[in-house]
Amino acid sequence: MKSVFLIINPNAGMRQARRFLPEMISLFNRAEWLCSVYVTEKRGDATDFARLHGGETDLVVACGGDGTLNEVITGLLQGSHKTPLGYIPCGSTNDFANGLDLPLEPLPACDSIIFGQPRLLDIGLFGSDRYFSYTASFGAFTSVAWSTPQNVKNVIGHAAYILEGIRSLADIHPIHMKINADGRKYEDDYIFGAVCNSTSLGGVLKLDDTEVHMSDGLFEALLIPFPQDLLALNRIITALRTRHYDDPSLLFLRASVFTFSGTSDVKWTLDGEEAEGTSTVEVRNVHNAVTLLCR
Ligand SMILES: Nc1ncnc2c1ncn2[C@@H]1O[C@H](COP(=O)(O)OP(=O)(O)OP(=O)(O)O)[C@@H](O)[C@H]1O
Repeated sequence: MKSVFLIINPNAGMRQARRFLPEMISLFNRAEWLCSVYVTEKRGDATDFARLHGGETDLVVACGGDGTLNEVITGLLQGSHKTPLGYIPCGSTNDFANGLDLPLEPLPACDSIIFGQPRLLDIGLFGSDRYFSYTASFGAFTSVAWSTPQNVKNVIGHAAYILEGIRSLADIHPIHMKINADGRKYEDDYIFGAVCNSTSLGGVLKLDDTEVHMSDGLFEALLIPFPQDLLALNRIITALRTRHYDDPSLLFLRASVFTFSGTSDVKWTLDGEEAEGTSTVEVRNVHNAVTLLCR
């Protein structure tokens, strides 16, 4: 039998992983996979386990939300393990699974892994050792809503939503940044930025499937410059809402390596989880870093 490590976050989403665990194991067993189960207890456990043991099996399966998947991918890459990855989405938003059209229910997701084909995916390297599978973003909003974005994976839609609530430009503190995108240089005051590798950044705003390829070695980045007046702000909101990312009020870039230089107090989120920024942050596309088994 082939061996699979199931890394399970029992508290993700509606706790489906607990309810479906025996049936999930049974599906793998029937397909001649022997399961070892690792149950996480806290943040960081999935990364540690994948880093230390990800090379000792034929397949590693992450079972949880986007945060758990992010942790498993981080562990595999930190440990330089080439072991194929499977994903059983059990989170509350499951943006990654939506973006790849993976089944959203645990048992069909198992089938998709068992009968799936290897699919190479680009992964984002943030700084020297943090990874993200679909988005790294920052926002300069003073709003409380932005400072607790753990369950908000729709970063661009969320930015538009917050901007709509802004009545005065005094509510926004622009972040002065220099951006280098594969050698192209930009410098401005920005209020939001997101580097993405996904077609699904939530239900409201989506990048076209034709524009985003998850294994093309490139990321898409959307930057919102600081609006000089409320008219400019409205133009930005309209461009976001209508998905006209090439509108002159926005900056839309595509590159494999981005460098963001600014102040170190910029708060970033990676796949919805907080990450500390430094005065210069490099965001790099690690081409074909992960082999995902899926149908
Ligand atoms: N046993 C546990 N109890 C509580 N939190 C855990 C546990 N194991 C891991 N975590 C942490 O919980 C955080 C959230 O988990 P995860 O993202 O998988 O679920 P979610 O937030 O419900 O789903 P989604 O991210 O799709 O909305 C992650 O940062 C993860 O590291």
